[in-house]
Amino acid sequence: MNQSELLRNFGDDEDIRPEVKSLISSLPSYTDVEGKKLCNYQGCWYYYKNLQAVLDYQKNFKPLDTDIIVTSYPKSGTTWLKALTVALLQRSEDGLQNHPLTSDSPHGLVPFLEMKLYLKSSTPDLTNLSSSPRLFSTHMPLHTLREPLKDSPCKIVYVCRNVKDVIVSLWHFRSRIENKEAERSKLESIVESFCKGVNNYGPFWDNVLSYWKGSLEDPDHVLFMRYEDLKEEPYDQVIRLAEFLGCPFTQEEIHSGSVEKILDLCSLDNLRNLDINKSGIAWNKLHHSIFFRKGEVDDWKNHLTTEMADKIDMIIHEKFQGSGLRI
Ligand SMILES: Nc1ncnc2c1ncn2[C@@H]1O[C@H](COP(=O)(O)OS(=O)(=O)O)[C@@H](OP(=O)(O)O)[C@H]1O
Repeated sequence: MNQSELLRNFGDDEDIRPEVKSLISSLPSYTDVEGKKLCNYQGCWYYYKNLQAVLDYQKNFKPLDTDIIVTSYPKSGTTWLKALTVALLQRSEDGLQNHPLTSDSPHGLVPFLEMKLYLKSSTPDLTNLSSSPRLFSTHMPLHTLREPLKDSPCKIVYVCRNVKDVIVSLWHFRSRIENKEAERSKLESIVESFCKGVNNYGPFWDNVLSYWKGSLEDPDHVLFMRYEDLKEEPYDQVIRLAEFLGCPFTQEEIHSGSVEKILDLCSLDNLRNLDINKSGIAWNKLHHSIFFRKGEVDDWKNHLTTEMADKIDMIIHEKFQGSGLRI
C-alpha cells in the first residue's frame, strides 16, 4: 500500500497512531464494497481502528484469574450469550428482581474489548466495571485473544451459528443501521465477501475453527456452544454453561425453576421488550433494539437463493472437513 492510499484510508481513522499505520502498511489490505479498508492481522481481517484496539488489548490487558470472556463471530448470538452469562452469574444475589439486565443492555454489561474498551483508550480503566467477576467480550479469533492471557485460567465461551443465518442477520443489521430496506444487492455482496473470506473478523471458518480446536484442546477453559443447540435444547445448554462457568445449579434451584426463570429473562421477546433495550442507545450510538430481530434458525431459507446456499455450503464443508465440527 502506498502512502497516499494509506492517507486516504485514515480519512475517518484520524486517531490511528503512527506505529499502527506503519504496521498496517506492511499487512495485506483490502477495500470492501462500502469503500472501507480492512487489513489482515494474525490471519483475521479488521477495520483499522479495531486493529489498533486489538493491538492495545494484546499489549496492555492484564487478566484476572476469574475473568470470563464471551466470544463469537458477529451475528452468531453474542447478545443472547452475554445475557445468559450475566443472568447465571448474578442469580444468587437477589433473585431476578431488579436484575442488572433490566437496567442495562447485555452489551453494556459485557463490554467488547476491541470494539469498546480498547477502542476508546489504549489503557482503559477496568477497575469500575459493573460485574464481578469481570465480563468481557470479543470477536477476535482465539489465538489473538489468548496472547495476553498466557497461562491465565480465565474462562472463554464461544457461540457459533450457521453461517447462512449469520449472513442474513448481518444483512438486516447493516440495513437497519443505514435505515434502509434490506436490498438484494447488499445481500449478494455480503455473500461474496463471506465466500472470499475477506470481511470484518473473517474468514468466518478460521474464527470458528480457532475456538473449536481450542475447546477440544482445553475444555476446562474454552467452551464451544451453538446457537442452534441453544434454541433446540435451551435448558440443557444453560445447565452446561453454568457448569463450565463454575456456578452449577443446585438441586434446590433446579426444583424451584431457576433455569426456566433465567431462560425467560434472556428470551428474545423479554429482552426486546425491556425499556432499556427498547429505547436505549449503545456505546457505539446504535439503538439497543437493533440487536434483536427474529432470532430464528434457518431464516436464511427465506432470503438466500439455492445457488448462494450451495456455494456457501460447499466452502464451509471443505473448510471444516476433518475438524470433527458439525455445523
Ligand atoms: N435473546 C435472544 N435469543 C435468541 N436470539 C437472539 C437473542 N438476542 C438477539 N438474538 C439474535 O441474535 C442475532 C444478533 O447476533 P449477535 O447478538 O451476535 O450480534 S452482535 O454480533 O452482537 O452484533 C440476531 O439474529 P437475527 O434475528 O437472525 O438477525 C438477533 O435477533
